[in-house]
Amino acid sequence: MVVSVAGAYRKGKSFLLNFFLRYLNSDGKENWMGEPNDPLIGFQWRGGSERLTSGILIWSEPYIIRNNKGDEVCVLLMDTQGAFDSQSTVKDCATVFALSTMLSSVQVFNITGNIQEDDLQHLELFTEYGRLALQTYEDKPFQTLHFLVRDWQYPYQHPYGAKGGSEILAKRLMINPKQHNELQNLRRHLQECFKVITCYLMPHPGLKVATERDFIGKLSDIDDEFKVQVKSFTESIFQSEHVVIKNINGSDITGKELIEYFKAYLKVYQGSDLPEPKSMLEATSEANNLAAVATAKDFYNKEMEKVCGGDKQYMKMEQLKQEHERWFFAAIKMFKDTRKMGGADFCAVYEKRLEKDLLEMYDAYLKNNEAKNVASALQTPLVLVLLAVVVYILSGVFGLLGAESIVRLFNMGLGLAVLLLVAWSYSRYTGQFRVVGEYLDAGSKFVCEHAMKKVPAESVTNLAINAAKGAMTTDKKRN
Ligand SMILES: Nc1nc2c(ncn2[C@@H]2O[C@H](COP(=O)(O)OP(=O)(O)OP(=O)(O)O)[C@@H](O)[C@H]2O)c(=O)[nH]1
Ligand SMILES: [Mg+2]
Repeated sequence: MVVSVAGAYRKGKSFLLNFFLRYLNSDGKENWMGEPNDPLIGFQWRGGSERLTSGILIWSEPYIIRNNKGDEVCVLLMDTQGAFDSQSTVKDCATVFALSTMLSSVQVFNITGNIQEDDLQHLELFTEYGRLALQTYEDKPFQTLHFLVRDWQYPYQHPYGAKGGSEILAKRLMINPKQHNELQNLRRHLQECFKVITCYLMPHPGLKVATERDFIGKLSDIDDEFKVQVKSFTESIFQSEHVVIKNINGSDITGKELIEYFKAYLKVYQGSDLPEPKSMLEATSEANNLAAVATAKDFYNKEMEKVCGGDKQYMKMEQLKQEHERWFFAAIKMFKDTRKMGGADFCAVYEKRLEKDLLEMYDAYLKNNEAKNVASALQTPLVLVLLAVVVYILSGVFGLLGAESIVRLFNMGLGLAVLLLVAWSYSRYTGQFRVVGEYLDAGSKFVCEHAMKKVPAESVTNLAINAAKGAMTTDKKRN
């Protein structure tokens, strides 16, 4: 059984755990609360406004108690770093809370004053972060959750202790169809995460506890009502019927296994697979900005579709560029004009992302437009046919001149050109051997772009005549 106490910083978590320690150390003595002047020792605690506990601490001594079946159960106590101090990020707080919830069988959620909606929202965020790290889990991944409400001020409405606690809990977790969906979902989420949820209302411990610098935890300085309730709460946690053995995926866990789970869970949180929990403002700003980016992209897309969508004719590249610029700047303006949270710097990141996305879309439109160009679609067969015609003419010319070897060479070239044309057509119309088609397209594009432009027509003719002369002399010599 692992009992953890978690919640906001400076709210008496470590202080409470030391009463648990006293109880467990007392060997079942009736008067386990101790002498009136004994200082409270164990987990480090102190007054003041600055945070104390950091990380997750497990008391070095395990205790043995019995459950209602009479089995011996080992108890471990876990103290945790308080949430919401000025040094911890949302991720730090969520990780500590999630880890302690995943590793404990009894989680005491220590809150002050009342069960407020923001307490529930934080609990939801933190437990969801825990649930996310568990790859497989049963329907309810966590075991017992106790809301421990400190400094309860309304005992005339709901009495201190478990009874008042269950009354207030029923009110706070009640789901009714008139509630907003958000509130209903939160409550459902919590019910789905924990097998048992209870609440305990604790009185204020008295001004000496809360405000005196020299308070060292003496019982004589603590209000009687608080002592009564701490005693009853502690005893109820370890009462044999309430002993909860740590269970993961249906099996009870031993101390040794717990360490292995601890290591495995830590690894999950050290990895980069989990999303980063964010503050409410950050998450909302991100959602605002993402929505504005999506709307602006949608707008650009719709306008460009009207101009050069799939069912539109090929248009001149220059004109397409002009249309792109027009709608690109309109989309950016639309993004800028949308009201968003997060401030200028935050929004600038999303504006950059929008610009990048729009340019990628433009690139796709360019390619699509290019594909509609008949000339470019027929470029490869035209080049190949031209090649075949040129080779055919040259072979005829060389035939007249009697240069048989050159003619043979050109005939082979002619055969090759026809073969390539057949291969290209086959690949284009059947969709098979697409690599062949792509290579031929790239080759003909290269020829069109470079060879045709750079090599002047006369030099090609001269080259052909010189080659013919050379071939004739070799043929004559051979004859
Ligand atoms: N008002 C009030 N103060 C309490 C209660 N219990 C303990 N304290 C006082 O709260 C102060 C902080 O106690 P800690 O146990 O160190 O608090 P913590 O929650 O562990 O704090 P961190 O480790 O910093 O997160 C001490 O001065 C306690 O005397 C309580 O029920 N109500
Ligand atoms: Mg502490």
